[in-house]
Amino acid sequence: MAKPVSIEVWNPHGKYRVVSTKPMPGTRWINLLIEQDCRVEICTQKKTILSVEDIIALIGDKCDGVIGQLTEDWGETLFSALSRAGGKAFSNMAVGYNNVDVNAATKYGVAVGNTPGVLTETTAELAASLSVSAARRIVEADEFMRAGLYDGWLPNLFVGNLLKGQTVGVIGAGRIGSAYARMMVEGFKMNLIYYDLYQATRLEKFVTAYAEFLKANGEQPVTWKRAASMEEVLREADVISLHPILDKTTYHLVNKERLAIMKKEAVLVNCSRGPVIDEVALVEHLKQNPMFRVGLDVFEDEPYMKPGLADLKNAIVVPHIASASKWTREGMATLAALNVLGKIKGYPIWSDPNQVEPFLNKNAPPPAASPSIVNAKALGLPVSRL
Ligand SMILES: NC(=O)c1ccc[n+]([C@@H]2O[C@H](COP(=O)([O-])OP(=O)(O)OC[C@H]3O[C@@H](n4cnc5c(N)ncnc54)[C@H](O)[C@@H]3O)[C@@H](O)[C@H]2O)c1
Ligand SMILES: O=C(O)[C@H](O)CO
Repeated sequence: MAKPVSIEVWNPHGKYRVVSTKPMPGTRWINLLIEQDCRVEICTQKKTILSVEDIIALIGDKCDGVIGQLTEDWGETLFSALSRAGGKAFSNMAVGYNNVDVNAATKYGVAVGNTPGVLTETTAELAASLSVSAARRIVEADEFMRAGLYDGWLPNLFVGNLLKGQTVGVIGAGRIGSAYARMMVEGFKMNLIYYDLYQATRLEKFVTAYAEFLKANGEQPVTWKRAASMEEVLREADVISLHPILDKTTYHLVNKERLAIMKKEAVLVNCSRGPVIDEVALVEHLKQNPMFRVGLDVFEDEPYMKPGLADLKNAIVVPHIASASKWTREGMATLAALNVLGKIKGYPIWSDPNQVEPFLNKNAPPPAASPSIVNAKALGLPVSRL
């Protein structure tokens, strides 16, 4: 399309023009921008994924900042267009920013925001849900029931895997991976093995303390181990959940060779980014190993699935909804708006992007800072002392 036809405008006489490429949940983010003299334009075009051309049309001749989505290709073309329009800030409404060329943004002096912290537990909860659903075959059983096939209890009906006492493997034990690990260890009394480039000290301390608690109560204590390689996790774990960022080092991290070393009845969950798994190899592996199960929130060619995946009973597939709780999505919108606002107003950068609660308190004005700007250092932006 030449120009998006459908735009909702708030506070038309505002001094700063901020564009959101999508309607976002809640109204707090809009109000916070309006209170600071922003004219807010929201693209309401009925098109799920906007093209680069669509977004150039939205940016127009004068635009101070844009709130965008992970489905959009924020590279050289868009950052040069934003810079020409006088724009200083862009924020993804997401923690992941593999759709953004941060170097290009930095070259044009544009700050790039993301939304960490507010989605950690929500995303970990979905990974835990997929783990349990796959291990206990919940979706298969639901389909069976609705199809009217249930004609009485049977000893062999939908037998799955018990989680208690098994080993959960986490690849990428950052914010979300660690939250997921805690849920599985504490909730299901699973042992933990994890692989990350960095030591997850707080997670290790948590599992150690929980093991002591169990022991003191006369129960079998859980164990933990930091693996020296990803292969060690794949070989030893019964349930494996992927939580790394997507970059060159994690593209096709799970491939044909690595699938082959996993247990035949393992559960694999992906709530990170689709290309972390070689999905063609996964489809083949699922066909060859009917007791191997997956729970997928993300896909290599999103929104599409690789041929054959949708037909497999040992795959649970959901449409990238891991962060989809009301509180989280409203919080993500707020953080994205405040990232953009902070740069427009010349505020400093919040010192700890993992501690974003002060920005989410609806009963108090947010701190005068941008919650999370990933190229703050490269742009030489000052850090808040608040
Ligand atoms: N499905 C969803 O809706 C959804 C929601 C939120 C986040 N995500 C994805 O999850 C990712 C992680 O989010 P987070 O907040 O936990 O980020 P984070 O930065 O706290 O954690 C990522 C971890 O991955 C580790 N890592 C990086 N490269 C690695 C490698 N090669 N091998 C092993 N570990 C590696 C990092 O050291 C870090 O600990 C995001 O970047 C995003 O892509 C998806
Ligand atoms: O990276 C993210 O934040 C997700 O994929 C959407 O919540």
